[in-house]
Amino acid sequence: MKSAWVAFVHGEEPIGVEPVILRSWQRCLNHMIDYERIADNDILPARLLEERLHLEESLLHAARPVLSLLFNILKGCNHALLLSDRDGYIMDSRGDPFFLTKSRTVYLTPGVSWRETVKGTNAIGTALIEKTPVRVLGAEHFVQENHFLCSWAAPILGPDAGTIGILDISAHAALSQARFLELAILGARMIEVNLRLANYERRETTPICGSTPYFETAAVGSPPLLRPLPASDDSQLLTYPLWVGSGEASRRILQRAAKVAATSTSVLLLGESGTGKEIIARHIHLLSPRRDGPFVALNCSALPDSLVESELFGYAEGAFTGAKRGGKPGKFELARRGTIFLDEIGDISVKVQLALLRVLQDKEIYRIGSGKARPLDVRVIAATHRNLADLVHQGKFRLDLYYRLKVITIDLPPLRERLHDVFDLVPHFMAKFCPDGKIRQIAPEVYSAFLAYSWPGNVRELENCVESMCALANGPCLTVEDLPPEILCPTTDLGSQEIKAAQEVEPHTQSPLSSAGTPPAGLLRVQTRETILEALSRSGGRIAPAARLLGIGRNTLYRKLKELEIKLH
Ligand SMILES: Nc1ncnc2c1ncn2[C@@H]1O[C@H](COP(=O)(O)OP(=O)(O)OP(=O)(O)O)[C@@H](O)[C@H]1O
Repeated sequence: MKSAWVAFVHGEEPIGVEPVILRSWQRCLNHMIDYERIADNDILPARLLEERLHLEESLLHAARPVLSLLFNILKGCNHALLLSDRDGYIMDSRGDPFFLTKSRTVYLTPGVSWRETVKGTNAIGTALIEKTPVRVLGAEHFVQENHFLCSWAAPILGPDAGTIGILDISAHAALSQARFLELAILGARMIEVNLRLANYERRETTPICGSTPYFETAAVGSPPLLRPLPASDDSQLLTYPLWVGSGEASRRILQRAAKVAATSTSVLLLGESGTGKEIIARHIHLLSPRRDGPFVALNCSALPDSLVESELFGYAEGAFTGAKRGGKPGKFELARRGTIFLDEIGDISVKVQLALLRVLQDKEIYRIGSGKARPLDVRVIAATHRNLADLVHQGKFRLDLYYRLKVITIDLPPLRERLHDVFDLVPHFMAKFCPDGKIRQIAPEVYSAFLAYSWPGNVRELENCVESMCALANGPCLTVEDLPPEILCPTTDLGSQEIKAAQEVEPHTQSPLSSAGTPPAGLLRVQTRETILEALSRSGGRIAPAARLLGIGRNTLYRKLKELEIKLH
């Protein structure tokens, strides 16, 4: 990178530079920033800094517990944690004394602005301009005196989606840690959650009631963010919750759902129980041209086979003993001009599969016992938690129906693979289950436990968990004491594999303990040892629960115990 930087400042073509960095270097050239050192830092006089701190009190209030949490996690990593306001002025800084001293030489200190026009390419200033998380490593800094730094920064978004601050982790360039960016993003999200909770508290926002959705995910294509639902007279919008979640996986799901909605094709939703398949089905319906028609759902596994057929297709008068006079329309007819959602489609019998295939192929419905064809005017969305391809392989599901249903599939990953969404879902459910706003805060350790848990029941389990915590909480803050025992201290090994898998998919969910590729030294070693001992004491010396609390796999924990010479009694 150094050679690319040298080439660029000497007017030559740099090679191998990230586009985001190159754009920033170009801006620095345009602003005629001296690439060797900053002669004129923008330093606020004490009085003005005080005024700004006062102005940003709510941001600081929301950020402090998060900074403390991150500080504890990063202790010993020779780092600084910085919070800047929307103008790039550093408002708070904390970190390891050695690194803080070093960073003072380039004014990485409170009251100094790190906006790009003053300091050149740097994580805070560049994240402010690019409005996205940014990593700036060593010689990627435009100004040479900053080349000893590695920085990772994430914008903190306010309720109107504007950037209201930046959370930055800086460290010595020798220590390049890929997952610090993930940590900065998570920290920023936690601050946003705290700000939202503080908003509830102040009652500045619309009251929350029952199942009324308070948040919705932003329109497809806009950044990872939540905003209050606009007032709507659409009664369907008000009767069930919309998709909440702004992580990368959620963004992809919503994007795909939006594309699919514009077509009339069948859709197959795949995902474990509780991942939100029905919510997405409703979402597609509401975005589709059929939104004014009905949304009719049928859980195919909840009914005996004989009833599924009559539920789906209806029956004619006299079709069987006990049939109603005048017959009865089936779900397909009831869903006319709308959408039919067939949940647990993998559970229907081969006989019903054949009938369904005919309906989809011929686009006509025959009520049981009737020869009269009725035109099909329905969009079909099917869902299953089963592996349909396997069922086809075993001869339990028709291949032709499988192909007809899976024209477009949407995969809903389990919650443990999209833990970002926990930061959106928890406040959403708190608002739902504590509409009077009496419970307003969540201890950071609760989030740590949530992130370390495998959520076999997915969002449904998280929803139930928050509901029970809200019901049993003793004060205005949800704490680890309110956690159900299976989350605080899981007693079985169930899920440890899943956590491992989740960590592989989303490295940010790994505890820093698992990130150290080499045996930690000095302070980090002491800190790591203490953290592990604490986890073991909380788990009563049991390995699997301790590993889960730490967010690492059991094998990693065994390795750490050996490395750190911790003996189990
Ligand atoms: N992204 C989400 N945002 C808000 N609530 C959600 C989300 N995903 C799931 N839920 C909630 O979790 C519960 C389960 O969701 P849903 O019924 O859609 O899941 P499912 O995958 O269809 O489950 P199953 O396969 O067991 O029927 C519901 O109460 C729903 O409101």
